[in-house]
Amino acid sequence: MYEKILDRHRLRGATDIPDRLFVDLHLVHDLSPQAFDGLRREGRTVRRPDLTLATADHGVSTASPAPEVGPRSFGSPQLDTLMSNCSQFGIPVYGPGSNKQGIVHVIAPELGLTQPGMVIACGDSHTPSHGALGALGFGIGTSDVEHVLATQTLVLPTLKTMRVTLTGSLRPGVTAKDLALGLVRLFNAGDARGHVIEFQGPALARLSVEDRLTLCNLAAEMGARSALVAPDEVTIEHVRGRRHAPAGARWDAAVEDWSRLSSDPDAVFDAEVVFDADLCEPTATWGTTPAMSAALDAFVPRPEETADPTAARLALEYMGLMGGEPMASIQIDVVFIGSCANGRLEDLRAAADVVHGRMVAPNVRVLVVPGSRSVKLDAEAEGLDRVFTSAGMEWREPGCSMCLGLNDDTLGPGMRCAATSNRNFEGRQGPGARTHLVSPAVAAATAVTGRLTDPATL
Ligand SMILES: CC(C)[C@H](C(=O)O)[C@@H](O)C(=O)O
Ligand code: SF4
Repeated sequence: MYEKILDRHRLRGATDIPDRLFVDLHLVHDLSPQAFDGLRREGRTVRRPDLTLATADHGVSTASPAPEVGPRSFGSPQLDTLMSNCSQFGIPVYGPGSNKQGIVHVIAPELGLTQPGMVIACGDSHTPSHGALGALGFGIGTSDVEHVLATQTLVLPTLKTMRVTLTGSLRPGVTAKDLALGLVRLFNAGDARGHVIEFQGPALARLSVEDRLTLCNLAAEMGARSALVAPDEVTIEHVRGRRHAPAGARWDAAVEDWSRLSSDPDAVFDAEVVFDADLCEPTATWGTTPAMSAALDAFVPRPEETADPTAARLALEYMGLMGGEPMASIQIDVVFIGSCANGRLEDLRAAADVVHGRMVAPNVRVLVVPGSRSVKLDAEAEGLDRVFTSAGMEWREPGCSMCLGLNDDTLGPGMRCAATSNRNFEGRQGPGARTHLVSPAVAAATAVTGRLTDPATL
């Protein structure tokens, strides 16, 4: 499938550089100002503004709606720069207050912009997310962002292919996040580096597109360069009728075309991995990389039991934990439900199911942050906001929020957070802050008890 998509996008005549690809969709967020500075310096324009889309996500405030300060200011230099760059270069942008604004990897699938067979580029490491819909997404650096803006092409290094066959099925109460964290742990040694993973198998077939988005999002943490899921009925039903999805005769032609994208039965991959979904359990991270995780009914590992005792010792020290303590005894201060890993409607429903009729534990602060304005409005139409607020949770405006402390939502030193995001590096949520990655259901159960909790034990 990877090779088929490459073949469709490789520039003919570009014999000097074999993998120079046409980019169908270039997504831009509010942290790419240098790329625009570069264009200005070189006196260049944006080659295909019609295939480029910007949104405000990392730096937006989630405290209150659209803090538009003056006719041209949002009260944040970062957002003001994004808006003025987009207006100077003629790029469509969903800024604060737009009803289509949201996290870049949430809005593109939601608007039907992400479609099977596409090459998508974005200056963001979680761009493999779009593989959930059969699109080849590449996270690129700032100089590549400038290059894509100027040429609508991307020069790709040679990558290897890996098939990850997901056998069995997730047991009730086990989520795509737990599966993804299990795979991140498996790939800790770096086997997925330089690879494009294609997920296949019966357990994969049963996942919704939202679950596949979580899985492909975490492919970045598995070390993979990108991820793919071949389009099937689930994909087609997800794309059908969306704002930018093809319509009428073009729809039928597109579906027919997408059916040719799957890897051939005799396709040969550079690496093959089989992973049994039956073995996955509700999971949380205990350390400072997404690979340092354990089942909630297990114990925080002792450093000497791990593959890298030095790294584990440092991680436990930072996290303020002792090897041997039960995972389910870890007390938390804050719960963050959101991000491009788990900030979609399905995720909020999963959290609301757990929290319904229950109250947040005393002294625990809970932020529920929809991944996009559209997720927010849909959730409100279902009454999910009231489920959260009556339990004592904060219902916020859409954005990256506490996934990454680049806006007002940060944690203080030593504060411990159960987060549905994808990274738990030192200081990510604020200097000295401690992050435990979990699924939305576990996050909600944790909010209720004040310690890491498997919802099945409530
Ligand atoms: C700020 C951005 C470039 C970064 C990324 O590349 O992923 C961020 O989204 C993250 O999740 O760490
Ligand atoms: S939600 Fe988190 S992981 Fe996703 S783009 Fe924003 S900062 Fe990055």
